[in-house]
Amino acid sequence: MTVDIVAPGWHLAGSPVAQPHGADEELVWRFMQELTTNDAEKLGTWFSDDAMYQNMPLPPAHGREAVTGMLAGLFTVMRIEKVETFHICSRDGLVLTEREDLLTAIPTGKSVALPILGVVSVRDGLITGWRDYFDLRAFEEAVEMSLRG
Ligand SMILES: O[C@@H]1CCC[C@H]1O
Repeated sequence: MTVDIVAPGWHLAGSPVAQPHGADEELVWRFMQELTTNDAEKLGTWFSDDAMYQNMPLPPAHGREAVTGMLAGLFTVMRIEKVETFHICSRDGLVLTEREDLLTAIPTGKSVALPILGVVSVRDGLITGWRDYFDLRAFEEAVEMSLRG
């Protein structure tokens, strides 16, 4: 069965919030596309030295090295196949993304289009914080793999 991202009924396709506006949103929009490189070292360069990253159902990473390491760890068990950012908006450097990430678990080969609310803080062209909110149980049941060890 092929899994893909399908635009949800609540997608405001023609709305200004469906496209990035301003440098911070442009940066986050491009970063979300860059995720599909699954290249932790390359993605790590987008972060400030003092950055944090957390998939909210799991522990956080603090500092660019730890963020890069967390991404590298994720990419040993999953591939980010596609990212669709349906809505993006921001104020004062805090960017909200309403997305679906198409994720494949490497051990099982199972994929899921996971709805995610991503909160990204940007300062001087670098990401200082990235927090993704999603249903971990929905992910684990769909791909038949636990992220909790
Ligand atoms: O797509 C990324 C990796 C796992 C969930 C989200 O943060």
